[in-house]
Amino acid sequence: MGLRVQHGREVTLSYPDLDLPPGAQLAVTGPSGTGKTTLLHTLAGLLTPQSGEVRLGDFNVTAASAAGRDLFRRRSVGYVFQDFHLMPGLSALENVELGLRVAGTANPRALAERALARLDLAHRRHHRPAQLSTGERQRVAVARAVAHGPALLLVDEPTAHLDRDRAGAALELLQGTASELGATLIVVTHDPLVAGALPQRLDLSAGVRG
Ligand SMILES: Nc1ncnc2c1ncn2[C@@H]1O[C@H](COP(=O)(O)OP(=O)(O)OP(=O)(O)O)[C@@H](O)[C@H]1O
Repeated sequence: MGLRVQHGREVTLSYPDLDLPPGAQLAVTGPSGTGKTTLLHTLAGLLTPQSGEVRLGDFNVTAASAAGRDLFRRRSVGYVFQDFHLMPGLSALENVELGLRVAGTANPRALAERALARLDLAHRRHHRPAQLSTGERQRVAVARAVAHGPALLLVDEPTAHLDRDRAGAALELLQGTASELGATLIVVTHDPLVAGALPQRLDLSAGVRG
């Protein structure tokens, strides 16, 4: 609510108020530089707004301590980066497991196995990112983002590297996985296919500067 985020002295972004019920699916659209990624980072508690607040259920992300925000991110948020951010030296399984270990989640191996199986990657779990196709790497990134059962799934440009068929499949995967988890899904996208398929849209085209 009343969310304003500042990057240094030059850039201030003021977002429209947004109130989503649990399980909502929202596309965030707008030209390059309008503040889409900044919004995702703020929702994830990675950036602190100058004013306004982010809440997830009863939890006030903005008012929480740094440690509280850390815990919130590890427990409640799944983030799929545009370039996936997989560790090149680790297998698919180890990549998914690492996040769970860092978060102190019980049974990280079993949960990582289950997430990869859910995304049809069980047979590729011992491969490293460079041995996987782009679509498979993306599925590993999604598996890592959802393995701990987050309430909020944030995804940056999920179809940027995919052809049309694969883009459709990636979108179905994200929507299906979020529905299964009951998670709220927020997707930043330039892609009309993605924007048109999600039931809600926040269009930042009009600009949020100032
Ligand atoms: N760390 C930073 N320091 C200073 N300015 C920044 C920083 N990060 C982003 N900005 C500026 O904030 C504005 C919004 O950036 P943001 O990355 O959120 O836009 P975007 O809509 O996601 O863009 P794109 O579609 O190109 O990824 C841009 O003008 C950008 O230059």
